[in-house]
Amino acid sequence: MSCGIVCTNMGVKAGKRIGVKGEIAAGAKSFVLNLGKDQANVVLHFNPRFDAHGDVRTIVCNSMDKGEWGAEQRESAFPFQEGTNVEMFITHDPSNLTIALPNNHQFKFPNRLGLQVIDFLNAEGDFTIKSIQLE
Ligand SMILES: CCCO[C@@H]1O[C@H](CO)[C@@H](O[C@@H]2O[C@H](CO)[C@H](O)[C@H](OCc3cn(Cc4ccccc4)nn3)[C@H]2O)[C@H](O)[C@H]1NC(C)=O
Repeated sequence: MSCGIVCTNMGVKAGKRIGVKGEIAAGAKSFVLNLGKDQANVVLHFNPRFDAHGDVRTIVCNSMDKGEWGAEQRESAFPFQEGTNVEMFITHDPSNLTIALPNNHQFKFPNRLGLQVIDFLNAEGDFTIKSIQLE
């Protein structure tokens, strides 16, 4: 069950950009942005972990296909601070998603579902979405 905001029917096609602005809670342990078709078909599970599941200050990404998790991918950069506002941008093409983070950090994650249109976004954990831009 999602505890944060849920967006559906977004209709974001390849090449368009999703901008997410929000506030990371003071004392944050972990937050999640899920993007995809729906809750069971997630092309990007983006999970910055300040201190969760044995990970410290590590971004863990994964996908979910028909309810089944894929293989995790961990990123080296962690440009997040508890108790601050942050803006992130996600674009996608048939092969990859590109995630742009603060301090000019950027990384790619494979589009394992081959998703053409991103309709679904939800946020969970120690993050409050303030605005979403579809551009
Ligand atoms: C070494 C054997 C155990 O492996 C561990 O297994 C855990 C359980 O499967 C892995 O943690 C899970 O990793 C998934 C991604 O691969 C997801 O991140 C799972 O969380 C799903 C989730 C919870 N929530 C609610 C939430 C989120 C953030 C804060 C508060 C509530 N939203 N999505 C999260 O529970 C965790 O990443 C994994 N660690 C490793 C190193 O593989």
